Amino acid sequence: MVSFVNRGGRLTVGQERVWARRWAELGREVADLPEGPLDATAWFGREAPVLLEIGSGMGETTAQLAAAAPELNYLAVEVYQPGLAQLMLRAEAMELANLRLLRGDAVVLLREHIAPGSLHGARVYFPDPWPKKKHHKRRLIQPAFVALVASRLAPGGVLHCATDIEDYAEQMLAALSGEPLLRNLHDGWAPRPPWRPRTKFEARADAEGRISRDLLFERV
Ligand SMILES: C[S@@+](CC[C@H](N)C(=O)[O-])C[C@H]1O[C@@H](n2cnc3c(N)ncnc32)[C@H](O)[C@@H]1O
Repeated sequence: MVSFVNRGGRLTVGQERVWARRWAELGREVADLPEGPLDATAWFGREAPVLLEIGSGMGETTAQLAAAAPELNYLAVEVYQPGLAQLMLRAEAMELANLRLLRGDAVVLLREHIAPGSLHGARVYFPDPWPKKKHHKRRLIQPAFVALVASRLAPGGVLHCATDIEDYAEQMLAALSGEPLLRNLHDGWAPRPPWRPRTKFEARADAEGRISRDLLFERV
């Protein structure tokens, strides 16, 4: 069971051009990665703490957070090609040197290509809500996924999740609280970190009266 639908999605002319221009340098297909852990140091051309953002969507948040943390090697994994192309356009415009993109399933990436105990942090912002009850099992944040992410974090590494869907927030809190490798940095929800960019989706959720919840858990 995967947490996404393959939307396919046509690229705009600008997205097609940036794909041709930059993907070979900035991106990799998860399915084409050589067996074993990804060599981030070689790919980024420097040794630095690695942060993984899962499901970067159109890259609005990703580009801003990568720009705000030039000391990190920032990895984004996403299945949606137009989103990755849009993120490359942003990376180019902002001249980001610390961002690399992976196209494919984050579960496969984490399981097969991220070494245990190696990540400085992981972020999952506004994962697909799968609102129908019969689809809840497709939601990304489930105990097995949380256990996998936690195992890839270095001690002290932080998993940061956010959602504007109330029952998903509850599900996240239960899954993260139930993971023995993680410790909640707050009592329940975290206060909204001022450094997490407010996207137009979050602004719309606010306008429609949905509260966005942040969860910050540390690897023990
Ligand atoms: C609702 S969007 C949110 C995007 C972005 N984080 C934001 O806050 O605007 C969720 C994204 O997660 C991606 N996604 C879902 N499951 C995934 C998986 N297993 N691996 C990689 N990306 C995934 C989807 O393609 C989608 O673009």
